[in-house]
Amino acid sequence: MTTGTQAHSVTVRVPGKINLGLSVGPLREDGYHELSTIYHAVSLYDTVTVQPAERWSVHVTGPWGERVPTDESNLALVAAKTLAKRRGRRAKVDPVRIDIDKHIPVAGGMAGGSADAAAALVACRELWGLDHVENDLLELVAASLGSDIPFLLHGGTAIGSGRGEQVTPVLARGELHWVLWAGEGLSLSTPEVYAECDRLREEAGVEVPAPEPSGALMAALRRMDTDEVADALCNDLQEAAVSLQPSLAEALAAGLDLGARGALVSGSGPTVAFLVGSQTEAIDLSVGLAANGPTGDIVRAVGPVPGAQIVHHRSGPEPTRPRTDPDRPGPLGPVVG
Ligand SMILES: C[C@](O)(CO)[C@H](O)COP(=O)(O)OP(=O)(O)OC[C@H]1O[C@@H](n2ccc(N)nc2=O)[C@H](O)[C@@H]1O
Ligand SMILES: Nc1ncnc2c1ncn2[C@@H]1O[C@H](COP(=O)(O)OP(=O)(O)OP(=O)(O)O)[C@@H](O)[C@H]1O
Repeated sequence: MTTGTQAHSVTVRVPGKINLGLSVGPLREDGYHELSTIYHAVSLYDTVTVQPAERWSVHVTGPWGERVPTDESNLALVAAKTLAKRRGRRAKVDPVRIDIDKHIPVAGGMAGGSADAAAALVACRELWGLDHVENDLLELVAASLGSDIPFLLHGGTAIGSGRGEQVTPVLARGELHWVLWAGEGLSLSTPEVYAECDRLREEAGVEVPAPEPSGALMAALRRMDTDEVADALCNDLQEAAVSLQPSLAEALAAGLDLGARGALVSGSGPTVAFLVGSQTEAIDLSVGLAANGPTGDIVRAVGPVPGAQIVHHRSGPEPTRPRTDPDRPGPLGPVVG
């Protein structure tokens, strides 16, 4: 902050993501897979609040709160401490208490932990007045902590390359409507799903080509034609996720039978994303799934939405960055609102 006054608390809202396309290349020597993905941030949000405290801590509430670790492994806490170390010598920072209101499914393939890490970075930069920490450095710190985290700073719809940490926004107009289904008691570990993908490929003896973004999906997004997007949805990890969690096949089929235009496993799963044509179709599908689908949490969402954004300062100074409409995808970096 430029005023020298420190905010007493900063609250950031951060969305979950789905991957509209996920092309997984060969395993690299560093243990990651080269990939090309089209990230899409959707309106299912966690809220992360930071405030100065005597010691570092994290507290989690909300529908998925009980599944989130509150020890040193919490990704929001790891992110805050990493930023504190990278702040530069002159800036003094205090420990923070982090409160997370958790609505993004845990271990669901929607990058919930990554979202909280991105939110903690944006919130702590503001709380500590680290104006000198530019977006580039914030992105570097984000990428060092997880492949999906840089995207959660951007939001919107964007191509991810490298191991997913290199993010380029995609110009897409209009909105897509989604119904998200998180099966009761289901979770998948991301490394295990990648390993299963490798195993299935080896078993099939297929040569793994370099990953590429889907031309059909990019064209469909430019036109924002729901049926075209539905036909172009693709996820190289889906077969592996279904292999580890066979009940996902039933969920995918149930949504399509009940009128979804398209369906895919989100990232490494097991959350399933159903694409529909309107809010009315989303309501119809949610009701149909609740009545006749497999048991799980059902949430309606739209995308694209912006990444981690400051939504509240308590007893803080005037915002230092321009206000923008929080419901529209914004430029890289936090927007004070
Ligand atoms: C499945 C996706 O959500 C799709 O966006 C991401 O690729 C996963 O991203 P993430 O959860 O941020 O993953 P990271 O925390 O960076 O990596 C966790 C583990 O996933 C595997 N991993 C991740 C990213 C990648 N490009 N190749 C991989 O093989 C590796 O085993 C890695 O050790
Ligand atoms: N703040 C957090 N929120 C959720 N999980 C966290 C958090 N911090 C650490 N974790 C741990 O990370 C693991 C993965 O959780 P997460 O919700 O990020 O999975 P995911 O959505 O499948 O990830 P991705 O889509 O990025 O592969 C959880 O099992 C949990 O133990």
